[in-house]
Amino acid sequence: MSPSTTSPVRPHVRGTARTILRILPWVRPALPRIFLGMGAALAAGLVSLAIPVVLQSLVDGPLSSGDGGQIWPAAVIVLVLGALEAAFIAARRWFVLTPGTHVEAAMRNSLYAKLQDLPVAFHDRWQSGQLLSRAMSDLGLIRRWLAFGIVLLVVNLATILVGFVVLFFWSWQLGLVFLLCSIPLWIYGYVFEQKYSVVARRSQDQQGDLATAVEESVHGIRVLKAFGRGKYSLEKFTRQAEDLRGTEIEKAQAIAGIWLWLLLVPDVAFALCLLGGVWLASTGSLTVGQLFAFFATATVLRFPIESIGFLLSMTFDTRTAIDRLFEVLDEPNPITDPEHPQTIAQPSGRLVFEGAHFRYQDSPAQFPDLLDGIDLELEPGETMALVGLTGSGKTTLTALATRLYDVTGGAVTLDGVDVRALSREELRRHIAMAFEDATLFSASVRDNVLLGRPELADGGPEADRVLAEALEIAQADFVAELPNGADTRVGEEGLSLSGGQRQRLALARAIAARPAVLVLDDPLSALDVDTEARVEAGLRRVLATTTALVVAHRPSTVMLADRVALLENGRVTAVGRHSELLASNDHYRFVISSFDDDNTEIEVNA
Ligand SMILES: Nc1ncnc2c1ncn2[C@@H]1O[C@H](COP(=O)(O)OP(=O)(O)OP(=O)(O)O)[C@@H](O)[C@H]1O
Repeated sequence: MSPSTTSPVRPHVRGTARTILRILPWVRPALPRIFLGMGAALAAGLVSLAIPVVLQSLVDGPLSSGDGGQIWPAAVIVLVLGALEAAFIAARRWFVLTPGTHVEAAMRNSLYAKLQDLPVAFHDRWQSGQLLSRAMSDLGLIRRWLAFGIVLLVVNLATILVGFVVLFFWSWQLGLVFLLCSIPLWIYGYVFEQKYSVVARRSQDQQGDLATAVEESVHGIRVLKAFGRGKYSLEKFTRQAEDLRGTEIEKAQAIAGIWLWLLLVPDVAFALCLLGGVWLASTGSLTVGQLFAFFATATVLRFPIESIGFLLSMTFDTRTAIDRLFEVLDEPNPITDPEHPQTIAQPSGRLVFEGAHFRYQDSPAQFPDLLDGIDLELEPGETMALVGLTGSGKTTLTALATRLYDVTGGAVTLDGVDVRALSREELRRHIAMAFEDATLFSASVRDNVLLGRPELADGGPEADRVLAEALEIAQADFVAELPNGADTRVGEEGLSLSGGQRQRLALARAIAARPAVLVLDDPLSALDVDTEARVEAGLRRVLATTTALVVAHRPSTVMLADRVALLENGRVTAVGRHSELLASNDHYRFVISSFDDDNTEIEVNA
């Protein structure tokens, strides 16, 4: 499912309680404190219900008999009860303060781990803002609900229940009036649940869309500015924000609706009970003290009754947040480790595509497979350039080697072992990739380059040696000029570096991983001709001992290779030396002629 507002809202297959129970594994460690918090809140509620009992005895006793001596003990009891109630409320707050944060942190870690584990195909489909809003605002909702929503909901419902029993105890006739008056409330509560859940879901999805819009515009700020599209982007954002505002208003109206009933019902009930109570007191079936206690109890119940609307809406928001979270957590991962992974102790780097097929999930049924039976063998230490027209599937083919995507037919093997038979961790140790779009993390140059060598994370002479060697081969000499050399933090995604600098660091990262197979997806595209020539000279040294599959968009990259494979209509239609293919293959000549301007020179040199 593409989780944007354009997608249909998922029907709520589970009830609210069953949905909420799904977070039990994370909540379990926090349950003792939550229950203690509930206990304290319940005790506070019961104490507040006990105060009218003392008041009744005060009114019917010393106040009507005029025995002033008994007033003080009763006043002290009320004072003690009041203090006790305050202490229980403080205890509730203290108990429930931390469990929500623990649960939120644990769930966020699980979500992050799941996002890391899910394949690239999942991330292709999901907007980043939708994932961001799940990781931040949805989890925040769950924390707040655990901190006081659930506690107050349970306790206030219990207080209301006990309160009704007490009301009946003081006067069953007035209690009955109160109960009958509340019936519309229960009906409205049911209608509210149906309506509110839909709007809450829409609102949370729209928040995700909005987060995506912010993320995209921040990410693409240069393009937007360069093309003067800031105004257009703002208008689009404003429209989305307006949609969200509309939904929030709908939500507020739904809450206002139930709030109206929650305020109206006690008022009407109070008025009817006052009339009935005065009449009952005048006929002598009720003492003034009992009438007083009845109203004191009803007043105690006002807050729990009024709070139910807010607590219910919060509960339904939380249910929606949990639904949204589990849409990610339930996502099956087709690219997993085998149950009993094989290992390759000393990989020689023989990479073979055996009748490999691949099609993207959203590819229309009438289209043939993008990769329609790829047969290609890379011998240990060989450098193979992959050449084809734009969109022919070169990047996709390279992604199959490290299982960023799995073949939909055939196999890819490393040293004769199907890559699916290895653990992903081992596979990605043996095969390293550098992409044209070089992503760097917000960390030091050193950490970025040594990303594939966790054993060197603690530093030391070996780490320094590997780092220096990789930077040297990738011609990343600019690192020495950075304010703190290799310890300089590169900005968010390395934006503070130029495209060519980022590419060289990404290349250094792949080299430092010391893999048996290097997969390079046009890793030199952002370099100027001089730097490219120097990087190529360095790469030749590495490539002499490493198997490499290099996607080439430039003749100079092709020149690095021992052999070239031509990708055409989903198949490798020719494999050979650059000069042989130039001489013998029309399509190869056509592809090469579509390369950059400098190809004529290279052709001549070749
Ligand atoms: N994540 C994806 N989901 C669906 N289709 C995709 C996805 N990635 C690529 N494609 C499609 O697959 C085809 C091959 O894309 P790919 O990037 O592998 O080609 P390429 O040969 O590397 O192109 P280029 O030379 O322009 O980099 C394209 O038609 C592209 O639209």
